[in-house]
Amino acid sequence: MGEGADCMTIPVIDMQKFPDAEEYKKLREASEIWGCFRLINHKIPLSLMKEMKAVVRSLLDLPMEIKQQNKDVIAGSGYMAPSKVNPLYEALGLYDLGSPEAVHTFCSKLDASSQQGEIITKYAQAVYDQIVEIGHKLAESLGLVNVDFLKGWPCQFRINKYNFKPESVGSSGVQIHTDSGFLTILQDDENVGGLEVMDKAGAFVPVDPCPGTLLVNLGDVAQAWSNGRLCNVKHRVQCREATIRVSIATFLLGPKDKEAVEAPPEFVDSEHPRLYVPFTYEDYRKLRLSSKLQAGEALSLLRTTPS
Ligand SMILES: O=C(O)CCC(=O)C(=O)O
Ligand SMILES: [Fe+2]
Repeated sequence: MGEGADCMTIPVIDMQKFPDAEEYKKLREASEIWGCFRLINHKIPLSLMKEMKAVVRSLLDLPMEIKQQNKDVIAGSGYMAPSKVNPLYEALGLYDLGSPEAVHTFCSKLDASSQQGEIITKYAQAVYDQIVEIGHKLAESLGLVNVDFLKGWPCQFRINKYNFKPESVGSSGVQIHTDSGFLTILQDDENVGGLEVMDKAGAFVPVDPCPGTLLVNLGDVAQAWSNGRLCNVKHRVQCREATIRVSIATFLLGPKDKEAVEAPPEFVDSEHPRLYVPFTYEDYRKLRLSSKLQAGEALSLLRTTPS
């Protein structure tokens, strides 16, 4: 996929161009200005993306009573049925994809075949390696040298299905939000558009399908960890056409257990005082849920000084 492809309105990062200084600069600028970018020449084989998409589609097509066996492991990580707020949307979730037991439980609750389980496991490994690599490159792009900070951070899958009907064209598939964690890799539907990201000026920009590529989003943890340098991109999904849309989101959440999200000393000086009190990812997730602030506003509740 070449850089000039017209499906790319947002920045494009080419994994094969590292360690070029120019690519690091592009990565930093995309992450500061947009908080998202298209990833090309990434490490997930196209055949695996295709196989995973088929598995995901068949799991989301299961009867409701089976999907409901996909229970929460942490708040909001399990099956989400269509709701009042997002009536066209449903999702299954897997926490934590680095745990073979968690993958096994997810598969057995959904009566997945062993072949489907193998595809999920392979995809989980590939997408995990890719997300950690991007996380390291991102830290390097900001001038950090010791970039070992992602070790053991939990990762979550959310597989999304949008039941778009003729009468839903023009309405919302998923309301505006930021992702709560550090980084997200999204395998968006290769045919059906609808995803929109907000630019710096506050305008929604469509992210059109671009087969074979991945989308990377930065979330609230990236904003806090970078002491405000990185942008937690606001995004939503709109229904554009009457057809099923499927996407696969992988979230690298944040430090595990009681470890705090905290800007490293390199990002803090007299001109850039610490913006947020240290917090655990788990507490932040609960705060987002209880405050119902889904578009990054919950971070302002953790400011060191009121903004
Ligand atoms: O379906 C999409 O393209 C976006 C999904 C999303 O934003 C999410 O799962 O957080
Ligand atoms: Fe999202």
